[in-house]
Amino acid sequence: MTHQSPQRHVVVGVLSLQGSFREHLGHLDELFVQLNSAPEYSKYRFSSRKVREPKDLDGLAGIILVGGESTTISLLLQQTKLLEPLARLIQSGTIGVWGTCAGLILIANHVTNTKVQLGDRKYELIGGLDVSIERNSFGRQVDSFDQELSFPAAGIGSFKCVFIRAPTVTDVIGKTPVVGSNSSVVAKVYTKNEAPVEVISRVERSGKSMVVGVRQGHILGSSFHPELVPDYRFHKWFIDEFVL
Ligand SMILES: NC(=O)CC[C@H](N)C(=O)O
Repeated sequence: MTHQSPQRHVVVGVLSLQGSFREHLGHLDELFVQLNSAPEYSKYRFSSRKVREPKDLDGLAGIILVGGESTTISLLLQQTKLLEPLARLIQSGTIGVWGTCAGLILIANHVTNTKVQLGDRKYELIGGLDVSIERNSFGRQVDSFDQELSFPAAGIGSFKCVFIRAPTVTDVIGKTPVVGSNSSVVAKVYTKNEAPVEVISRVERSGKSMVVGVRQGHILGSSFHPELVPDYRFHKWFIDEFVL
């Protein structure tokens, strides 16, 4: 008689309040069809889940914070009461986290070039990455562009990166705590991320080298949108490197 060991159910959440969540879910679902029938992943059964309220966080192995409009997503996180449990979970280091574009902005511990007040609410961040992020670093919507970049750390040779009103990483936060101002906000830190911040990609623009990809331990951040191109390599790297 053969004994099959039970499969581990790996659930990856996608924050689905606003923005490009359908595209991320589409990429994950197509990738998971492949992984769920691949012999080398036979220990696992993968599925995705829309995250819209606190109970959707239960049992996640990973989560993607999508691109869109970070101020709107921040307001919706506050309205749905997701902000604090999501921030605690993301900062806890117990799940793999990937923020793309607006998602990268929201998981930073310091954001500049921003509104701080959104009507009668504040612009609140999820936090987790010890970096300063500048919003809209390349200008307005019309200044959006795409560019092939390579990611040696991910083993990805050339990938079409789409930048839409994209942010960049302008600084790593050192030992001195950053403070907010009338054009910057800081996240509430529940758990300190002790891993080093590593740069995984840069883009050259107007003679400047701008950081558009970073990782800090269990957290990955990218300024661009891998969910908008028909290429699953970035999603697969996230699963292999951050979720499993
Ligand atoms: N494509 C995007 O996610 C743009 C992000 C947007 N500029 C923001 O600040 O929220």
